[in-house]
Amino acid sequence: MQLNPHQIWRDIQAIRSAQPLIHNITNFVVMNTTANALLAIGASPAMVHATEEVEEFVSISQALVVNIGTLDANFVGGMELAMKQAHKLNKPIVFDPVGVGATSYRNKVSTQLIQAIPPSVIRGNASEIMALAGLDAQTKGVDSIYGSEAALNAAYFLSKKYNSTVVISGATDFIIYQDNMVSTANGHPLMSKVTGMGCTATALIGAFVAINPNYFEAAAHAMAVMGISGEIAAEKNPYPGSLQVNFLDTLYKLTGDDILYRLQVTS
Ligand SMILES: Nc1ncnc2c1ncn2[C@@H]1O[C@H](COP(=O)(O)OP(=O)(O)O)[C@@H](O)[C@H]1O
Ligand SMILES: Cc1ncsc1CCOP(=O)(O)O
Ligand SMILES: [Mg+2]
Repeated sequence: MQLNPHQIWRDIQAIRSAQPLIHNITNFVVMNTTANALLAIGASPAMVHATEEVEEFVSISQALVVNIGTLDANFVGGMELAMKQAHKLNKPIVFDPVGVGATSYRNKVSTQLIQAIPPSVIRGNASEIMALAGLDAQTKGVDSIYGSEAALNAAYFLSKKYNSTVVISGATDFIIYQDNMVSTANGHPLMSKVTGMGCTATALIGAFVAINPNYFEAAAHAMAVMGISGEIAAEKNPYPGSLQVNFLDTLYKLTGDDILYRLQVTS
């Protein structure tokens, strides 16, 4: 696949016009952050995890985002029900294996969830993608200790095993489906100094898969938008607190020219 800036812009316009409802089962750290990012790109977020209501909520949503960041048994119950319902109704599912590799509980739950219902897209950092593939990878809690290149083989393996698009984020973002790969080099190192940037990437993928049924392309478009918005925001004011605010403002007013002039495709 060739990344085309005009098609990225087309997807942004589609999100802004359709305002798809994105159902998020996500962690307590980033609920506010990712809801605001989804609003800024033009989507309509809701954070809903109770077992009593997730199935009904999936039915009215255009995509489901499942993020295991602050996992407990209640969350797991909601995730299982929501993923089953999304699968039944043919709605896209995006999965974020936050902190996989850090504890056996995270490893076990993630594998059970994606084996039962393979997600449309899996997005994690290198440590998470390697651990999810079953490698004995090191991690520092929710942060990776490897560059994204280190997880390439693991991502190809996962993509084939689950027929999912797999995204490895980092200084270079790799988007992989089966034997196909695209990579982008946008973004800024300061993004890793703000909590929830990876979760935000995952949530934005949710908005793109809601309006683009080519999930490989949609995930690549979301990562390009994430990186371009992050670097514009970091250039405005290179401090973490400002980055959070400027990132939202940049997403909100991102233009076709921003994409055209800044997109850095590396393969
Ligand atoms: N060194 C870097 N240079 C450029 N962009 C980066 C860098 N580190 C992370 N990013 C960007 O920050 C976002 C979050 O990625 P990452 O930090 O890998 O996720 P996580 O928070 O899950 O560990 C992605 O959009 C990624 O491209
Ligand atoms: C700090 C933290 N602890 C549990 S979830 C979470 C947020 C992680 O977000 P991200 O992976 O996007 O930095
Ligand atoms: Mg993460």
